[in-house]
Amino acid sequence: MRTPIIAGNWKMFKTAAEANAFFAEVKGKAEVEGVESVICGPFTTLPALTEAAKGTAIAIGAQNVHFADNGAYTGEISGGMLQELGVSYVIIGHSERRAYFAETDEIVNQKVHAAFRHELKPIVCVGEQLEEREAGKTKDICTTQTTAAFAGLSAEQAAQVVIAYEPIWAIGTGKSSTAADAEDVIAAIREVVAGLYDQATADAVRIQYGGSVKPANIAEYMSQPNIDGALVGGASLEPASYIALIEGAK
Ligand SMILES: O=C(CO)COP(=O)(O)O
Repeated sequence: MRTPIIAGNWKMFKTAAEANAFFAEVKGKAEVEGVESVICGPFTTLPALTEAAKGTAIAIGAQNVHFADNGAYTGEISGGMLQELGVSYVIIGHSERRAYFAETDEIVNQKVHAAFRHELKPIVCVGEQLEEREAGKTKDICTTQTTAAFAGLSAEQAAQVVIAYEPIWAIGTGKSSTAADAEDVIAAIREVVAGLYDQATADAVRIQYGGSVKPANIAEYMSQPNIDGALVGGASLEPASYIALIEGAK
């Protein structure tokens, strides 16, 4: 059975002091048997978060990683730097990074490999824009992005990848995909993984839905057979809301 995974993506919110205050409030509460709880903070919060998370069941993730292990890449952060802090997960290929920082499918794939070199579990984001959805291209887009992201991974590595299906039109808009629509696309993404590897690998991969998930709708998504959790932006920023999301994923 796949363990449900709820990951908060804080995006560019919270200082280290704010992250500490948040963690103190969720500690012991956002830790529910049978649900994996992950907080993905900005880079500057990660030393505080990884320290605070020691001895808890909450895992810490980054929101990006460079594809190279080191080099003349001013302003970038490598996998080894994250590994040293005790970071467990890293979000790769978020639509905001694809849109504003020109991340291509090929770069996403290189970053996935960088994550594995440093024992970081990738949360790979895929998803279509509104025009693509309206043109009936949702599954094609997700197939292309998923296939590219997994290039060169062994089946053993592939099974550890978390995929986040985030329709771009549903991010931060309050317009969420219906649970049935999200299930349909996520089932198709699982088929893609089965085609690339085998059914056992596809059955092991966890696939989240993301896009305007909140405590009020989390249970509906989680009731779908192929939806294994959520990648949550806005609703992960308040301790009470984050705790409610983890509890709602049971
Ligand atoms: O982009 C997202 C998570 O990565 C979703 O953001 P919201 O939950 O704010 O819509």
